[in-house]
Amino acid sequence: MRGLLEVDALTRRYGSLVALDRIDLRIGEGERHAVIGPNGAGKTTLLDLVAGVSRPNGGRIRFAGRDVTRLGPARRARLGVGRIHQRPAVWPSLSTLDNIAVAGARHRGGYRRTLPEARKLLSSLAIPDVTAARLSHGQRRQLEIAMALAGRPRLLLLDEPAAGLSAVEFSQLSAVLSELPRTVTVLLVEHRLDLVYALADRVTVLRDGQYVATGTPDEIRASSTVQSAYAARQPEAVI
Ligand SMILES: Nc1ncnc2c1ncn2[C@@H]1O[C@H](COP(=O)(O)OP(=O)(O)OP(=O)(O)O)[C@@H](O)[C@H]1O
Repeated sequence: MRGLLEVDALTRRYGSLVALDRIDLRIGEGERHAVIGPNGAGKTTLLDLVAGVSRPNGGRIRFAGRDVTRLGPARRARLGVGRIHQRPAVWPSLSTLDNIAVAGARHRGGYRRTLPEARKLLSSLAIPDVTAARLSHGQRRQLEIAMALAGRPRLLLLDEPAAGLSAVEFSQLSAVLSELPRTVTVLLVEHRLDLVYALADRVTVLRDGQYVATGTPDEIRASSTVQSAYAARQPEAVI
């Protein structure tokens, strides 16, 4: 299968530690693909490599049919790779609306031009238009997603979006993510498996930098290989 994102034999080492060992991944246009695995599996390392903030020791990354392995993060962002970080990155002194408009303008040029779309994005969220410093952690998370969408990404990388959210914030986030248009392809790293299973079309499991399995949520839930990969490292995790 040719995909929007094609990762071949991707390897990242930190000294003698192999954080990611010859990983292959294919993600089709419009797909929601989750990467799960116990702590230290290499999930964030994979997102860093796809975003271009870290360089691989081996392997290749193709995005939209183009080899981007040697491109930096700004070039990849311009090609359509957007990212949500583990800690929401917003401008605290700007209003919610201006955060979205400025983020859009950075990618597409022209604050005024992006303002109508920023208003539309804001109205789709359950957050007020106030100085961003006054938003809760969960509201900032939603804001960061809107900021990424304002750049019209083709691929959205989500790094543990549910981390640290309250129950209410979690259900708001789930709603926002499930309503993302299929023009945006999603690569999600997440420990909350209820979110993963609700959202993902396919799931890839990593453990200690090694590929374990790829399948639908039902296949992954039923896989004894996946169960034992988790049990060895995170016995409390509910697969
Ligand atoms: N900058 C770094 N320097 C050295 N080792 C690193 C670095 N970044 C990650 N590692 C190591 O690489 C391995 C994979 O880390 P990574 O953060 O990708 O795992 P993860 O699956 O995202 O884990 P978690 O679920 O805990 O966030 C871990 O053993 C980690 O300690």
